[in-house]
Amino acid sequence: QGRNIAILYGSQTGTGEEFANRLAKDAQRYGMKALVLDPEECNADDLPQLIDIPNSLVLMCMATYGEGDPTDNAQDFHDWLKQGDTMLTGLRYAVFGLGNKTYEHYNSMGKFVDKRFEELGAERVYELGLGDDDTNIEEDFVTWKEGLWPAVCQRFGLEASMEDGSFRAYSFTKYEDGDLDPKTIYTGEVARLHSYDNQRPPYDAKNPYLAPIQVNRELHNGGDRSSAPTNTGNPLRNCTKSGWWTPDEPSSPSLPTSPPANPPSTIFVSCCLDSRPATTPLPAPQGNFTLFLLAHSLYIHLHNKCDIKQVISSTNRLSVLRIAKKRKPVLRAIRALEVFSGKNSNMKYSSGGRTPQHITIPIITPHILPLKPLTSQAHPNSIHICAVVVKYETKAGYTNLGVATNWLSTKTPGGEPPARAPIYVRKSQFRLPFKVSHPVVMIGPGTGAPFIGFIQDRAYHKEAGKDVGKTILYFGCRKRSEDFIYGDQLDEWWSVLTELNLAFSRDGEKKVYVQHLIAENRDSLWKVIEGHGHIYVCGDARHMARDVHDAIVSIVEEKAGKTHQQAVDFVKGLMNKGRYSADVWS
Ligand SMILES: Cc1cc2nc3c(=O)[nH]c(=O)nc-3n(C[C@H](O)[C@H](O)[C@H](O)COP(=O)(O)O)c2cc1C
Repeated sequence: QGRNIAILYGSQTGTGEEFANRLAKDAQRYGMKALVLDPEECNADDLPQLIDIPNSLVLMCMATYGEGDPTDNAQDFHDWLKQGDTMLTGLRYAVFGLGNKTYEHYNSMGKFVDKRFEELGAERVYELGLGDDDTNIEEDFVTWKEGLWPAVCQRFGLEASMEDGSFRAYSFTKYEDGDLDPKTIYTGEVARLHSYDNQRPPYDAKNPYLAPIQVNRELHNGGDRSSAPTNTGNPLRNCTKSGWWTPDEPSSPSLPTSPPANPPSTIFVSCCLDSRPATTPLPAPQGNFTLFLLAHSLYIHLHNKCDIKQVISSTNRLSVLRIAKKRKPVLRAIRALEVFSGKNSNMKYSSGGRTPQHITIPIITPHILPLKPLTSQAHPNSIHICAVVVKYETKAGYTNLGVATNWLSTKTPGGEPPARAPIYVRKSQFRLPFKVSHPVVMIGPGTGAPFIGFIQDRAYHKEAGKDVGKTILYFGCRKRSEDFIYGDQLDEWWSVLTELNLAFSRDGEKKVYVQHLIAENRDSLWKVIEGHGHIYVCGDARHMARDVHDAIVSIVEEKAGKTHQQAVDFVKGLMNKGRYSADVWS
């Protein structure tokens, strides 16, 4: 196809994919043509053939998940690199890793791919970039690519062309309801026109299933995170959706971008004015969808002063202005977005009552990132989401509402048509041991996330007469009377729970957290570790997961008579064997 750069991405929630697309756009500026590829959809054995293309280059944006694992779409590519011995001699490459420093296996996938390509004889044209989602991954990426392109140009003897290929021009026309045939109008579908009315499997992030909502329940009982209407705190809710999935599907569902609740009465049509071929094989509806959403939100923002949650980075803001043909309306739109997102508290925005009819849309679209999916627990015939509804005041005095949790919180079961949530299911690495007889220790303060599903699974096997191993739960919250969620279901669980250890951090004089209980129960925990036990930790990565890890290392030190380093290595060994799993976030 006349392209010389292949850009592979390993991405779960879209950041890596977006970075790959941006690199493809950059390439045009240097007279090169890139193709963005999902490794799942290509054959890695073809990689060495790229060497035959003049000035060929492989760029990779690889995210890390779980315990240093690749993303689902890069799993096979990872295995191919790990096991394979296909030489990549002469192939030029550079890697940008996406990760988060609060995880123990920081950017493992990016590091692995970078190292492995070198081992297989490929030539690194630019140093490995490490993006840290805990601080500012956008800045990390921009800094990396600012160094990458000069290095690539130097290697290929190229100069930057004057053409700015990173942006596209679109026309943008507003229609009133009735002007266009409704059958031709996207109303928020991600990929296929009317896919929400006419549901067709297979379901995935771009074609989610609209699951009917059966229950929406407040789990907190008072406290400053109650959902009482007069309270501005964060209510905790549990939404159950049911009757939608076949039991043989894998177990971790996600909630993707939701369709707009009500079809808009104002319709925008965007047309690409550019004759250049697209750098990415995105189907047109995807673009329209983004444009539609953006246009719709801009319209609402500028006139109704609704809220938007996206933040525009300073680097992007500059490029937006640099290429904007109509500076004023664009500047106004950006200011509006910034003010509403609380990013720039000094700016005040007034639309002056005018309609921004001719905003050059594409200069803004790249900066509106897609919503990230929410994850939840799965149960054979229903999906449960347990979430704190996110709501807080920004420094500029605006109220920011978490998109997905606030959307969910308003969904009441029943109704005609019934309230539905768009979902899809993907495989999780965080799984119970294959043998139900093996003991498990679950440590999950806060929402206790997937453990409800784990306990239900153990109870199911017990009822079926199987020899279920010890099932131990460590749960922590603030106060028994307020946020001891699922406390009322204990009776149901006792049939399978061997031990329930509760840490209430604000009930007594002394703050008690799960790691304290773990330290107290060192004898019984060590027995579990010795007896093929599996440990699962779920929740806050920054503090809890580290403290729990340290508490377990101390137990190993004391009980097995090891030095600190030996105990750390022992716990690492458990992790490698899949006997210590963490599903943690920050
Ligand atoms: C559940 C979860 C697990 C993660 N595990 C790791 C990890 O082990 N190491 C790491 O460096 N980053 C980890 N991250 C951070 C992601 O790699 C990072 O947010 C990245 O930007 C996601 O890219 P994507 O949007 O392309 O999927 C994790 C993130 C989540 C949500």
